[in-house]
Amino acid sequence: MNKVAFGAIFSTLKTMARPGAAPIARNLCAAAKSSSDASEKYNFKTLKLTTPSPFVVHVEFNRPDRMNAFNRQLWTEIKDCFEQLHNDPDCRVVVLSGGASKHFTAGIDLFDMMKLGQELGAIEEVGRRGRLLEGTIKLYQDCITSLELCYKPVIVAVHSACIGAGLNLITAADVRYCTRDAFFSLKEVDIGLAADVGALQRFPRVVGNQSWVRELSFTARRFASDEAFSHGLVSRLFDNREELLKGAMKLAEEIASKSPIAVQGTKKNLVYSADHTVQEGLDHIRGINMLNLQSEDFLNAIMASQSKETPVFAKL
Ligand SMILES: CCC/C=C/C=C/C(=O)SCCNC(=O)CCNC(=O)[C@H](O)C(C)(C)COP(=O)(O)OP(=O)(O)OC[C@H]1O[C@@H](n2cnc3c(N)ncnc32)[C@H](O)[C@@H]1OP(=O)(O)O
Repeated sequence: MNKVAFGAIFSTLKTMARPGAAPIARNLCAAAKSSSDASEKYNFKTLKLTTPSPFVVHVEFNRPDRMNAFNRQLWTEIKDCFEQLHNDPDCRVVVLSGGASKHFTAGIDLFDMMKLGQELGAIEEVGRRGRLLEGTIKLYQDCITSLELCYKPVIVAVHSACIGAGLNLITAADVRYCTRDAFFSLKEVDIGLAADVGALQRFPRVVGNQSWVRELSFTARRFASDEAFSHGLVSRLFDNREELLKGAMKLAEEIASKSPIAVQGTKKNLVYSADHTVQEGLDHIRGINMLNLQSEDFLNAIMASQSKETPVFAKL
């Protein structure tokens, strides 16, 4: 951008500040005090949260003795966790990994499913049983959708098995990385179920190959990381878990260094545009940027790029 154009933008933005209000570019130095540690703020049982670097929250599944199988508590806590991170100004990006477990996840907890079967068995009337199931499925669907509704980008780091509910979950994330030893299965048909928590909707969109997705959905065939990579389910492969986490954290740190106004507006619009027409997506981003282009982040980012300094952005 030449100096004249830059000067014009700068003076326009300066005049947008209300009389008596703090200048619009007030916060270049003081804005972003380092973020507090998620481990002090969050207290989940089946999830462990930490802040490995400023504004990066690491969420780890924490049921290693059950291979991170999804019991009711894990489903509920995932939903609570992402709803809270959505509103947490100390979080700009999330890395979700399998923690200390041998596998990323073994899918739904089959023992927990048996408990649900017992609860159903205690209800005599079919309509009432249906209502219990409807509520349960809706809760589990909302759990997975919470990754998408969270404005903060979610990077999943998958190692070893990612089965059933796990595959549903990762298709609602923004970026998918995995280790070379990772393998996947849309396992639901093997337990007599049509997948109902998002994979049938999101998986085809993520990879853009109906034939491949249908083959996997009808057969539950296990597929390895290279096949996942070649079809675009994951965007990077790593030799081991250490490298995987390093790669995911590096990406997260880069995202966390950007304007949170810009990043969250981008995610909002990408999610919206995924199931709207191009024109509807353009209308949507116009609405977002009518506001966001008046944000101090816009000016801070331009000034920093001109002066080759690292921009600092206020919490959001
Ligand atoms: C309303 C519903 C909405 C949601 C639906 C979601 C559906 C799904 O998620 S479908 C998928 C369900 N999961 C499975 O079918 C997993 C089957 N398990 C496996 O494929 C393998 O166990 C796995 C690849 C995960 C791990 O293999 P590995 O060789 O490392 O271990 P194993 O010796 O097979 O298993 C060790 C013990 O763990 C038990 N186990 C495995 N999966 C589950 C599970 N999902 N829930 C509970 N327990 C599980 C397995 O039986 C072994 O137990 P034990 O014999 O007592 O040692």
